[in-house]
Amino acid sequence: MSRSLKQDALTIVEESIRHVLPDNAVKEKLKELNLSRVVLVAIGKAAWRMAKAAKEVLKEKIEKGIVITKYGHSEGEIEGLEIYEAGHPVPDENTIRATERALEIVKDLSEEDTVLFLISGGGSSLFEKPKGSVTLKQLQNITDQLLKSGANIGQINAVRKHLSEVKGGRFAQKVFPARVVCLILSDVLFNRLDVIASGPAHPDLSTSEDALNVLEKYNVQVDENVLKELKDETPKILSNVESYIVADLKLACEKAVEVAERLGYNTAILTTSLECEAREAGFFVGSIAKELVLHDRPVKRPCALVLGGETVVRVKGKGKGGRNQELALAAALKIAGLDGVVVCSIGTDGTDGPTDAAGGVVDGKTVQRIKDSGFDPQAFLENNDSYNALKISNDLLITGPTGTNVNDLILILAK
Ligand SMILES: Nc1ncnc2c1ncn2[C@@H]1O[C@H](COP(=O)(O)OP(=O)(O)O)[C@@H](O)[C@H]1O
Ligand SMILES: O=C(O)[C@@H](CO)OP(=O)(O)O
Ligand SMILES: [Mg+2]
Repeated sequence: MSRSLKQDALTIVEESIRHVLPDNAVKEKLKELNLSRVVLVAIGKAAWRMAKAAKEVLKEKIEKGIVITKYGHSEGEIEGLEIYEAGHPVPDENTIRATERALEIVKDLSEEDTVLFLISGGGSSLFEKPKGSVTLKQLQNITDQLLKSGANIGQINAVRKHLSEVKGGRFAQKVFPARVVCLILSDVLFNRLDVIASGPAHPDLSTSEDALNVLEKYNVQVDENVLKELKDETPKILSNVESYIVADLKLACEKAVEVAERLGYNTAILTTSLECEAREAGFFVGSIAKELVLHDRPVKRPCALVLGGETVVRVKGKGKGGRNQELALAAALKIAGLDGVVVCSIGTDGTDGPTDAAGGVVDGKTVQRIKDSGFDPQAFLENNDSYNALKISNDLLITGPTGTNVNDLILILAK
């Protein structure tokens, strides 16, 4: 039986995500580094897998450690390590409790000690101690406003770094004179080390002025005490840190091409830095899909075009969704009525927005399936309700937490 485009899209996605699981890369790097007297701190959505891999290599060289990950992302006990789950994408009480514990664990270290810092996306929300007079409630409110504002992660984290005791390099300052070795799974475009998880162990390239400009540009309302705390500048020089990227979006896109070629597709990577409003990206991706079907270009069919990035959504509606689901729904509107084409958009961490979906896989009949159920697909898009639209058309992509997190992967398959 010939495989369907949708099946091929799922195969490409599955093998690409497996390829960027952090386990092997963490093990390889640790065998090279030969660390001892290690205190392990793992934060982010991939923290559990990265810590498990580190424990398998370092064994008793890890004297103590802590893992702080998103609810539902821990896969059980790891000998000698304390496991915490906390709130994401908005920090909660468990974030604060786990971070306090992490700061206790790394207290009073000497220059003989090494903090092995395993960092993955999600760390900004999962690892947090609000600065000075800033309360958790204030931080939750500011995070929620920023996430819905359409600001990109660099802008969001410029603010979060300046409201935190442990971000923007301040964690590395706290553990000095111990050495900090960071292994990082990048979920930020261009692998900006000061942005990933808000750069807890990296000199901050953003300034207080940048943070204040973000609040103004996106009309984020904050209290007087928060404005005051924002004015304290983050560290710009650190002497006790070395960082290594263990996997990123580029690696995932290159693997997607390799798998697609094995399946018999002509391929091209269109970008690994897609950064714009999700629906606009969807319309653009949809227009490329149309060009493939109507004019057999820019690549001869059967073809698989790969895009990587992180779009944004200015959430104005009352619906449910995520940037990948919104991109897929917008693309579906463009390719309605076409045969032989599929668009897939997935968050590689397995969760897209505050939903249980990882993204969506749409085709030329998606719009018709929504209309046949008596609904207007455009209205779902206007209400930021892509989850419910794709649920009706049976085009949701549900994977559960994947154990990795390297931004979003988009495929256009046509034959
Ligand atoms: N109803 C919605 N429709 C589309 N996107 C949404 C919706 N609600 C929230 N979002 C987007 O989801 C983002 C958070 O989703 P998440 O997948 O957790 O991001 P990340 O993977 O970067 O942590 C927010 O930045 C917000 O823009
Ligand atoms: O924690 C963070 O700051 C971001 C980027 O690393 O991750 P996520 O977008 O997954 O919350
Ligand atoms: Mg993100």
